[in-house]
Amino acid sequence: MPAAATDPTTPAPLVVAIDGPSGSGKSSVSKAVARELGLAYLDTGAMYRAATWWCVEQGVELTDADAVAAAVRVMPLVMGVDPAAPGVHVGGTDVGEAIRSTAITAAVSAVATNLDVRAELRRLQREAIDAERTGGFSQGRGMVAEGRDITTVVAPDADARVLLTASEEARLARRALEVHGEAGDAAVEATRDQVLRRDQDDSAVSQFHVAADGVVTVDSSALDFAQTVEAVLGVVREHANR
Ligand SMILES: Nc1ncnc2c1ncn2[C@@H]1O[C@H](COP(=O)(O)OP(=O)(O)OP(=O)(O)O)[C@@H](O)[C@H]1O
Ligand SMILES: Nc1ccn([C@H]2C[C@H](O)[C@@H](COP(=O)(O)O)O2)c(=O)n1
Repeated sequence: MPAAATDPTTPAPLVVAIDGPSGSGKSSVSKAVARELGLAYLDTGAMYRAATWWCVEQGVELTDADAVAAAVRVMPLVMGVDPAAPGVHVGGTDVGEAIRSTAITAAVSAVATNLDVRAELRRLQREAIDAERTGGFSQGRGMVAEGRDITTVVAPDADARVLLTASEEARLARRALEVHGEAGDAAVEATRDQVLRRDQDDSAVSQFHVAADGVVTVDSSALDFAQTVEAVLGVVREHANR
């Protein structure tokens, strides 16, 4: 029997992996890239944030590694993957705003450095990527997934892999502007824990400051948002012929 014919006009699914430190622009740039390419979008940081929210909600002590891992294994998490409106729901509750609170931001590294939690979320992340290779929101066009270990651990086989970086100064100023509406000295100082301390804690389990082999670094320190999106699209075009 002849092999089933594949439609030559249908492009193969495209998976784009983007990692980087806090405030480098991963979420905003990844969403724009996904929209431009008609792909689904997965914010894996939001999954770690949702896990933290869930544990707090369940009264689980975050220092109890086994209890945290057990709670995360039964977390009823639903991740939206539409880059125009990527919602996050846990047990039917919309937690999109709650997971960005200062309290969750300050606590999330304790959950993200739990290796059993990482194994469970990695499984869910690979499932989400695979679903977009064959159907899902993108109807098989593929996905942009972003976080700290997507290029190296979750999807080292992605078609294009980018490490999005920016200087500490640029990252602190961006976060200060976002959270406090200005980037003066006091606002920058107030964001230091959210950006630099968190990166230091998260570095214990993931390498996101230096590009692994085959991963292309895009340094956005001197680029505006539109230029950064264009630079990432350039990497995708070059590495995945899109
Ligand atoms: N190239 C850029 N130039 C200026 N501002 C930018 C640029 N890229 C992103 N931003 C802004 O910087 C802020 C942080 O971006 P974003 O939330 O996407 O970073 P992130 O890497 O996902 O951070 P985190 O990991 O902490 O969630 C946002 O306000 C975003 O609009
Ligand atoms: N693949 C990932 C994604 C995120 N994390 C950790 C690191 C952060 O502290 C936290 C929240 O991420 P953010 O929303 O700030 O991007 O989750 C990780 O360890 N691995």
